[in-house]
Amino acid sequence: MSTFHAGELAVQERMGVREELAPWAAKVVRPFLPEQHREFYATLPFLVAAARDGQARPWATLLVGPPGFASSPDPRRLVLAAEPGPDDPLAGRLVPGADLGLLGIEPATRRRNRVNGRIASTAANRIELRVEQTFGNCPQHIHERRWRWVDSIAAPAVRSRSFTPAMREQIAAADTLFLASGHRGAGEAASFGMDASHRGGPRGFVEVCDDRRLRFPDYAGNNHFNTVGNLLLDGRAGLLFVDFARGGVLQLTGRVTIDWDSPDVARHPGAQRLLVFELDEAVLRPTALPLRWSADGEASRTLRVLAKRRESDDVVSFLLGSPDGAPLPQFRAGQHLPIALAIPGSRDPVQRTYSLSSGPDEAAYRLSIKRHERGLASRFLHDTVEVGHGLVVRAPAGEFTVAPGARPIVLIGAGIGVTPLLSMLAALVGGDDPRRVLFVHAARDGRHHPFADEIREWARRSPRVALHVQYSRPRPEDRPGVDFDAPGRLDAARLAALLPGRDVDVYLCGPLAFMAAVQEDLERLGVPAEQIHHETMTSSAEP
Ligand SMILES: NC(=O)C1=CN([C@@H]2O[C@H](COP(=O)(O)OP(=O)(O)OC[C@H]3O[C@@H](n4cnc5c(N)ncnc54)[C@H](OP(=O)(O)O)[C@@H]3O)[C@@H](O)[C@H]2O)C=CC1
Repeated sequence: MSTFHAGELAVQERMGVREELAPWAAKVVRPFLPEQHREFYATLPFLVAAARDGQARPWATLLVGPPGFASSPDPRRLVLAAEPGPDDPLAGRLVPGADLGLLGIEPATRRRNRVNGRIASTAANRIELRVEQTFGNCPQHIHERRWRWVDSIAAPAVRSRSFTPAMREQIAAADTLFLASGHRGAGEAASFGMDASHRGGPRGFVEVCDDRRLRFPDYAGNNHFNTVGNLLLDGRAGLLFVDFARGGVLQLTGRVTIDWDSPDVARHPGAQRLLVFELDEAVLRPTALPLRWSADGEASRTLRVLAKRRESDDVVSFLLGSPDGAPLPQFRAGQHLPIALAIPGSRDPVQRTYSLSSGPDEAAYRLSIKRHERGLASRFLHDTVEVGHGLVVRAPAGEFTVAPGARPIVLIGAGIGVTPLLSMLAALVGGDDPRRVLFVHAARDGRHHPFADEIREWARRSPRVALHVQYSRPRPEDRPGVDFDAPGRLDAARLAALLPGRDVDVYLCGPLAFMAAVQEDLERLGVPAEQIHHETMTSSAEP
């Protein structure tokens, strides 16, 4: 059975990602909570919840509690010691059998996870969810914030059929919103039910059109299109705006129409469509939450481009350092750097996250960017950003890092997906880690083979490193045994011959279809699934 319902598949088809996504999604969308997600939920002080009221209208809300209030007694269940407050439109609606979509999000590290299912049972201040679908999300557009607990007295709720001035003000100031949507077709499928999702953009990315309508750009995410797929089949939606500084929430329910290609879409560079929301009812609950968040302004700083270097036909590297020469904060190999680009013609800074390709001990950060013909940010970086320019960055983040251990390490990258693995290689070899490393790089040909000399140099320097280069489409002038080791795509037979054993820790990065195929092959060869790690930041959709 497909991981996705008809609406999601239709949008994937429209965006041309359906085929690439299918094998990968079958691996990452799971009917249970993996161990690391169970631990993640237990650290959070709030979850975003999506459910329907008595008139089947979707609403999004926050369920809050001290960290640990969400716990997972086993991989199929998530238990929340929480319930919606009395003024919440979902009060009394989270009952056994109801669809519930949850989003766990940690703005400080930009990690997030989604879990959907049906409520199995409830008691006072207790909701038990039976898990049907879970998956991680990509970290683009999450604004960093840190939270703290406060004693809070909720001000009275305001209900309205149109936006009040206070509501307009809160919407206009938002850089984040949460969206509740859902679809339940005939029969039973894990893809049915409610979804809670996150949308972010520059402050003011949501435009109030009149006293009942607003709209906002929708950017590429993980290409699953759960939300847009739901909206295609059922336009009813709930929106949630959180007043992070004051702990207030504004909840809206209404209908969304999708503007795929009007000239308005083009006014938002990088946006794939606009979502236009028409209000049915709004509930403003000032100071409803016992949480306050502060924006982490510390994390934003300007770095200077120290050098710009061509790595291959379509990849350029930028070395970044602090303008005063002060050392940069350490990062862990495999992490990425969020940057904000002031691109002429874009009203607001364009946000991107790129893997750091330098080793963590190097004096400068290095970003290595592949140019995409239609890529707003990559074209700007290639064509306009030069030595001496400043780039606004935030702190490096990400969980795709080498775990400590004794097992041999296998790094497998395709194309520009090699960037985080290059950083890992530098850390492992430069840092005198005793583990053996197999480094496999799949590239198209010699003109699309960034870092060839650099990787060879690491392998030459350390007898613990073995290197294999695979060219899928070598040119006549590419020399077998010198430029590359084997022609064609990486396959199971090749992997079997290369692996130093089955008990290895593997780190994978590249196109989704590549990762799905390699993961499948590795599992078939006996590498335990929990020892295969991957990164799924899809820059291809929004380069
Ligand atoms: N931190 C992260 O998460 C990062 C992720 N990335 C991702 O890495 C990807 C790299 O893309 P790009 O450089 O354009 O890659 P390419 O399209 O150039 O492909 C690189 C190589 O992988 C091969 N390949 C592609 N699909 C398969 C498959 N299913 N099985 C076996 N081999 C395959 C290609 O073979 P062929 O020529 O036959 O197509 C080619 O040899 C991007 O999607 C990007 O999003 C990149 C950087 C960082």
